[in-house]
Amino acid sequence: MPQAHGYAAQSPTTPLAPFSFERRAPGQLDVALDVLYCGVCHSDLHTARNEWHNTVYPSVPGHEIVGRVTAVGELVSKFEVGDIVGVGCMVDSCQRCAPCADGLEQYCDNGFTGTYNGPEQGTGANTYGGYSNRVVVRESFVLSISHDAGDLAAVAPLLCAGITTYSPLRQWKVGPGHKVGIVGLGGLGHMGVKIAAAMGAHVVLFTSSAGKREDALRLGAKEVVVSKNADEMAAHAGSFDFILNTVAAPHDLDAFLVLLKLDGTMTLVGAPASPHPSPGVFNLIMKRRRLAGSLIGGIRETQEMLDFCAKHGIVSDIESIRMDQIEAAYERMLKSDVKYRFVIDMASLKATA
Ligand SMILES: NC(=O)c1ccc[n+]([C@@H]2O[C@H](COP(=O)([O-])OP(=O)(O)OC[C@H]3O[C@@H](n4cnc5c(N)ncnc54)[C@H](O)[C@@H]3O)[C@@H](O)[C@H]2O)c1
Ligand SMILES: [Zn+2]
Repeated sequence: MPQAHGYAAQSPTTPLAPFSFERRAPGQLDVALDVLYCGVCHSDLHTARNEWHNTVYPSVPGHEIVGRVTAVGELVSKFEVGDIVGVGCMVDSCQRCAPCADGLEQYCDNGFTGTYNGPEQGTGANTYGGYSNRVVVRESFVLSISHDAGDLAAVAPLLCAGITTYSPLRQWKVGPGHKVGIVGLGGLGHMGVKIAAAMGAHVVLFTSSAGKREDALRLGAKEVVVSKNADEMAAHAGSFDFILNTVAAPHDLDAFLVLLKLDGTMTLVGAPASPHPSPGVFNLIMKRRRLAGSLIGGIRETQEMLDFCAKHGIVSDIESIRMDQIEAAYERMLKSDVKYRFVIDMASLKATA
């Protein structure tokens, strides 16, 4: 079995450290790639530290992967050696259930296989993600990255932060004439601002830190609201068609629900370790408001998002790090000190592992 090298957490409290493991040899339908860049998602941190109480150790996070194909199985038709490709949060699903048939593999009735933390369909085995030098992935879960996609390190975060914001914006048909709120200006939030603006919406960014105002306007927001400022919030009461909430911590949802107009929806994509306080029922029933959730996006829609971003010149605003800087990056992420996505340059792994 071919050896791979990466960084793993061995327990919720041990820092990520060099780890060698085996990857399967590519099967007939598999694509093997060298990881060039891997974005750092807050979900990586939740998982490495077992904040969702489901982590299998050792844990090799990483699901925003851009890589170069090094081998393909004999039945692979879409990719060839040398291609630049992407891998997001999923590496397999049952391909038989109704959601899979609809291209909604993220909602697979039998549970998709995560790029990390498995469980692998059939075997139940753990999977190891993109904080490593190479991955082997079923062809149907590999995305094409076009030549005009832009800086490849900055493309990597599209594979999770991009699709997780694009999918709900599409599902709720955001476009010209819509007033759209994005809550939180982190990795997901900054992609949400860029994508919603490119879709033609009037974008309002909600942030708890006033210092992000200029950045939000530069990224495409038309207005910025400091969510701690009651007067600023009240000025927007009952006015939003749609709000996308990316916040990674429990908070008062009512403060945002009351900003929705009749039939407006707030969709949660942030996945905090503990629940939000339950929202007030009257804030929902008085204007037939909806509170919803959304999980990443299917493979077909992920390809659509990559093509949309290439067409609109959208990539992530990134800060490049070495693999051995990951713990410092996590600590800065917890302090909301990220502009706006850390991306690991995997060339740095050779030097440390
Ligand atoms: N639904 C999905 O499919 C999906 C996909 C990817 C990530 N996520 C989740 O989305 C969340 C955001 O991920 P990210 O990578 O953008 O994280 P991030 O750390 O880059 O951004 C998190 C945002 O939350 C804000 N925030 C954190 N604590 C806060 C608090 N107490 N009050 C107000 N704001 C606060 C930060 O300022 C920042 O804007 C995480 O919980 C992550 O696990 C969900
Ligand atoms: Zn993610």
